Amino acid sequence: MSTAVASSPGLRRLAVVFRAATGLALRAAPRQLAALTLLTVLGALLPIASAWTVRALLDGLAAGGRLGALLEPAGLLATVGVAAATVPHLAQYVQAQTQRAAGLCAQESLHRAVDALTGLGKFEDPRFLDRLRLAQQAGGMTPTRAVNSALGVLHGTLTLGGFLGSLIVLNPLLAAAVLLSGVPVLLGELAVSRRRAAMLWNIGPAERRELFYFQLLTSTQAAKEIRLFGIGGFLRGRMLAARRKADAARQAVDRQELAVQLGLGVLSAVVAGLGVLWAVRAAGQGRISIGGVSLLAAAVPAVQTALAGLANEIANGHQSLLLFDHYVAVREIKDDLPVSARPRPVPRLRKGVELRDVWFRYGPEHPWVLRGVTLTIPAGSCVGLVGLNGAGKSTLIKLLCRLYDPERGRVLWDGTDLRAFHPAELRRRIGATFQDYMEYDLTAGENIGLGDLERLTEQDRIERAARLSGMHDSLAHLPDGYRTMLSRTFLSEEERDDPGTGVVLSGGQWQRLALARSFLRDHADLLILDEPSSGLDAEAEHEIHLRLRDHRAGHTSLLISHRLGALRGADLLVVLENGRITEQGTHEQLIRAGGSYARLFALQAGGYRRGTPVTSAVTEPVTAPVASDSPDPR
Ligand SMILES: Nc1ncnc2c1ncn2[C@@H]1O[C@H](COP(=O)(O)OP(=O)(O)OP(=O)(O)O)[C@@H](O)[C@H]1O
Repeated sequence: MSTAVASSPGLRRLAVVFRAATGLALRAAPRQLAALTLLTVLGALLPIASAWTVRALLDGLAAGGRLGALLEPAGLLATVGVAAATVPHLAQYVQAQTQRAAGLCAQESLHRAVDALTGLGKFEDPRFLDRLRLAQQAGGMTPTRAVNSALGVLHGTLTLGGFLGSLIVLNPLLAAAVLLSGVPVLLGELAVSRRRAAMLWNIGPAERRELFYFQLLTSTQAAKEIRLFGIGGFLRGRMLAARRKADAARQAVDRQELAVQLGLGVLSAVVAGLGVLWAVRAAGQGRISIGGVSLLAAAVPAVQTALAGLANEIANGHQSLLLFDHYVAVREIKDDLPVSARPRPVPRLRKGVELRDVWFRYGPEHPWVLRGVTLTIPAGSCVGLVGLNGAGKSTLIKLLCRLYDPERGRVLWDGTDLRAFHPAELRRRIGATFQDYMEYDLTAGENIGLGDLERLTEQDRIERAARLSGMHDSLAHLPDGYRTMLSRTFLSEEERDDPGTGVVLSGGQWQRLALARSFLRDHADLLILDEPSSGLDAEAEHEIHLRLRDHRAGHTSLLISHRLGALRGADLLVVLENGRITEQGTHEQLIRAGGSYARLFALQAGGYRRGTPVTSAVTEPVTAPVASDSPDPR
C-alpha cells in the first residue's frame, strides 16, 4: 500500500472501473451525456472548420475575387465564430448538470452499500474507513471526470485528425515532424501523471492526519478539553506538520511537471517555428497560397495542442479511475456477517435466548473477550449482568444483537442459531440502549421516534415512551414541545435569532431520551439496557427501574449496571469475570454464596452507608485484566 505502483490496479481492473464510472454517469444523466457528446464533437470540429474557411477567404481575396463570391465564406466564418463562442459555455452548463446527477446517484449507491453491511467489523477496519473516505470523494466527481476524459480524448482525436489531415495536404514531411514531436509530449505527460497518482496515494495518510486534527480543533465536543488543557497550539502544530508533509510531496511533482513542460514547450515552439519558416519560403516560391500559410500557421500549433491535450486527458482519466477504484471496491465489499440465503422468520420469543459455549475476540490479533460463555436468558425474565470494566458485558450484548458472530459456540433464539435469521428482522425484535448511545441533532420527538420509524409520527406513543423514561414533562415544556430542535448546529436562518429554538440537553436528559427511544419498541421481545442509568441521579434511576418493571412485566430484559442496587430485583444475576461466567443466581443466593457479587455489593452498600468513597475501599482491580495470551478454546 505504500506506493501507487504497488497498489495500482491493472489494465483489466481499470477497464472494469471505467465501465462502472461511465455506467453510473449514463444511468444518472443519459440525456445530458448525449448532449455533452454532441457538443464535444462540435467543439472539436469548429476550429478545423474555421481554419479552412479562413483559407478559402484569404485565397479568394488574394485572387481578387468578387465581393459576392466572398460573402459565402465570410458568412460561414461568422457562423463558426458564433458557434465557437457559445459551445464551450453550453458544454460547461450541461457538464455541471451531469456532475450533479452523477454525484447524487453515486452518493445514494455508496451509502446503500454501506448500509447493507449488517455487522460492525468493517467499521472498525481502518483500511475500510480509508477506502470509504476516498470513495466518498471520488464517487461524486469521478464518473463525470472519466466521461469528460473520454470525451476529451474524442475531442483531441478529432482535432488532431482534422488538422493533421490539413497538414498532410500541405506538407506530409512537416506533418510527420509535428506528429513525432508530440511523442515526447505524450510520454512526458504520462510519466508525470503516474508520479502524480503515486504522490496522491502516498500523501493519503498525511491528509487524513490533517483532516483529523482539523476536525478535532473545530469540534464542539473537543473544545472544552482543548481550552482547559491549552493544547490548541500543540494540535495546530501537528495539523500544519501533516499539511507541510503533503505539500512538500505535491511540490516535488509540480517541479518535475514544470521541467518536463518547459522542455516540451521549447521543442514544440522550435518545430512550429521551422514550420512557419518553411511555409513563408514555400509561399515566396509560389508553391503554396497565402491561405495555405494561414492554414499551416493554425494547423501546426493546433496539432501540438491537441497532442498535449490528448496526453493530458489520458493522464487525468487514469488518475480519476485510480480514485474511482475505491468507490467500486466499497460497492463490491462483502459483508463480514454472512446472511442466510433463505433466512427463517424470527419467531416470538417463547423459551429464551441462550449462549452456548461462546468464544469471541475482536480479531485474531486480539485477546479473547468471551471465553466459553454459557448462559440462558429465559423468556419473560429479567437478567442482570454484572462485571468489572472490560469484563466483556457490552461485547456479549453485541453478540446478542448479532452485530458480530461468535468465533466458536452459538447464540440461540428459542433454540435456533441467530445466523439462520436475517439480522434486520432479528433486530426488529430487540430494543436496546447502548452504553455509547447516540444524541441526534434532530427534534425531541424525532430523537425518540427513531426507535421505531413506523411510529415516528405517532405522538401518543412517543409521549408514552417519554413518560416511561421520565422525560415527558421536560420535553413538553421545551419552547416548541416535542418539535424543539435539540441542536445549536442545524438551525435555519429564521430560527437562528429565536432564543426558543435549538435547545441543549444535559447528559442525564440525553440518556433518558435514549431510553425512551428503546421504550418506543414496546413490542420488542428482548429489551437490552447497557448502563441505562449511569448519568442519572439515584432517585431518577430508582424511579425508572420501578416504571420499567411494571411496564415490562412478562417481557424479557437484560440489564447491565455497575450500580448493583439497581439490579437487585432481577430474576437472575450473572457475574462475568474476564470473559467467563463465575456466578449465577438471585441476589439473595449470590449474597449467601459470599463470592465476588457479595463482596462488590457489600462494598457499594457500605460506601453509601458510611458515606465513604467506594473506590477507597476497593482492593480488587477496577478493570478486568486484559488477557495478553490467546488460549486455544478447544
Ligand atoms: N471494537 C473493539 N475492538 C477491539 N477490542 C475491543 C472492542 N470493543 C471492546 N474491546 C475490548 O474488549 C474487552 C471487553 O470490552 P467490553 O466493552 O465488552 O467490556 P465491558 O464489560 O462492557 O466494560 P465496561 O464495564 O467498561 O463497559 C475490553 O478489553 C475492550 O478493550
